[in-house]
Amino acid sequence: MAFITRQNIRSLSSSAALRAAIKHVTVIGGGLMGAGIAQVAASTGHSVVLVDTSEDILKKSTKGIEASLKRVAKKKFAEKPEDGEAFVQKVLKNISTSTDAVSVVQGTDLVVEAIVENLKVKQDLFGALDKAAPEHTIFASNTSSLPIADIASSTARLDRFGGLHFFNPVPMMKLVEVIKAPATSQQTFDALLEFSKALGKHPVSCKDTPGFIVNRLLVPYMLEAVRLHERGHGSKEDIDVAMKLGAGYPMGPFELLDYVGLDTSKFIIDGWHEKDPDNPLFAPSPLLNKLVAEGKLGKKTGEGFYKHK
Ligand SMILES: C[C@H](O)CC(=O)SCCNC(=O)CCNC(=O)[C@H](O)C(C)(C)COP(=O)(O)OP(=O)(O)OC[C@H]1O[C@@H](n2cnc3c(N)ncnc32)[C@H](O)[C@@H]1OP(=O)(O)O
Ligand SMILES: NC(=O)c1ccc[n+]([C@@H]2O[C@H](COP(=O)([O-])OP(=O)(O)OC[C@H]3O[C@@H](n4cnc5c(N)ncnc54)[C@H](O)[C@@H]3O)[C@@H](O)[C@H]2O)c1
Repeated sequence: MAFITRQNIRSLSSSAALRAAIKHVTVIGGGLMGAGIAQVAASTGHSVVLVDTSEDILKKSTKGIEASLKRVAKKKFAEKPEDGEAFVQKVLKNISTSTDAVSVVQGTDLVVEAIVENLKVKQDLFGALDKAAPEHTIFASNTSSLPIADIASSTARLDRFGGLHFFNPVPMMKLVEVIKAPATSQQTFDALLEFSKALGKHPVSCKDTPGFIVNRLLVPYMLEAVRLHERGHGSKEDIDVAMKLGAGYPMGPFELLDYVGLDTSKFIIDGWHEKDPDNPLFAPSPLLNKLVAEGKLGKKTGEGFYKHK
């Protein structure tokens, strides 16, 4: 924020100026997605603070980021491993951690929220941050399924609020869905597009509709696979192999559900079912519900549809 003050930020009209403004990024939620978003933002020269509810969680997030960076470096610097190690250390230096979101956002240009998929929890968080963040700060949610307008409604910055939907694993997946809610200003939307490009991602523009583009197609597909299995029409292994070898998907639907997290998948489908109970594509799945009730949330807990090492 070298040359942009709070006073003159309102007069900024070009997206180039807004692009220059996003230097400091606060990522809230250090789980699967938040850690990945922090990693990619730090790798592309942004100053990042990663926030979660406890130091223990943040330690785990940082360890995960380091491991992922090492995988990236191993390929990127295959010929010169010492440059790879320097890259890892340089990126890690761009990331600090905190358990105090309210004080961190006082000096940030962009907040990317990646906490649990629950409307009330997200609204409470953004409501508190809105009072602390500077006027120019843009808020974005990485929600998989909730309307951006509903999340933004707990703030007084509807024009500076949009969606930035990343894909798991963030360091590998090139797409970012950039969501323009009805009140999102064109300037904010452009700044989010530019930020996505600055991360080396390919942005697509989305309306604020359930599941945006990818999840509106992907989540019903994954749930249809579970229903097919529940009806006894295929083993999960055969369904996974069929979709990989017959449709060219990198993971089968059960592998992908475990990868995404069964809790997150259940939050998505339950929310849509509540809003549109007659839509068979959004019907809950007894098997998914059972696994979540047992704490089998997928890869992140070591077991979901499959056991993971
Ligand atoms: C629900 C939400 O709202 C939306 C979503 O996110 S939906 C989910 C979207 N994501 C997908 O569909 C993912 C589908 N799966 C894939 O694309 C691929 O399986 C995959 C990229 C995850 C992994 O690739 P794959 O070849 O199957 O496995 P793997 O051999 O482990 O990985 C290949 C390389 O990818 C890289 N890689 C994978 N995960 C990585 C990570 N987290 N960090 C860094 N590098 C990684 C590594 O370079 C790895 O090589 P390495 O083994 O030498 O380290
Ligand atoms: N898992 C995916 O594949 C995926 C992909 C795209 C988007 N998303 C979305 O991203 C968000 C996060 O998903 P995830 O898979 O990373 O979840 P996760 O369970 O891996 O991580 C969520 C993290 O948020 C933290 N948290 C919860 N409440 C918090 C608060 N008030 N303040 C700070 N931290 C808090 C938790 O401690 C946890 O570490 C959800 O909205 C989800 O729908 C998930």
